Amino acid sequence: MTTFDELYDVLSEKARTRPEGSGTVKALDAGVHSIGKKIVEEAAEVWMAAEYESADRTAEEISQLLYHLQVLMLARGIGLDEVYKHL
Ligand SMILES: N=c1c2ncn([C@@H]3O[C@H](COP(=O)(O)OP(=O)(O)OP(=O)(O)O)[C@@H](O)[C@H]3O)c2ncn1[C@@H]1O[C@H](COP(=O)(O)O)[C@@H](O)[C@H]1O
Repeated sequence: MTTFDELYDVLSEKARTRPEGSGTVKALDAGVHSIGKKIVEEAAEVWMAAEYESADRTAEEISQLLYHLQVLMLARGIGLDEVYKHL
């Protein structure tokens, strides 16, 4: 199990060290436009899972959406605290 904060630390490290084969590095290199499209796609998958699939499948789709949101945060240089201050 990984928390939201822990995932952000993992992805920050990936962005910093740029290991070969990292999907995160590839997504960051593709840019904000591409990441944004992925977020919209994943959000739709969350919606469809919530309407037609199990709670477990929905939770899985939500985890993927959270991942892509964090990639966007990294692409824009947005830290966790900058999001949390609005919650
Ligand atoms: N949690 C995630 C995570 N969630 C989703 N994804 C990516 O988002 C995609 C979503 O899956 P889908 O099946 O919905 O997408 P798809 O359209 O079939 O896949 P694509 O063709 O778009 O790749 C996955 O294929 C992954 O590329 C994730 N990629 C990575 N992580 C975590 O991020 C860490 C760093 O990953 P790397 O940068 O790849 O090392 C990993 O250790 C994981 O813990």
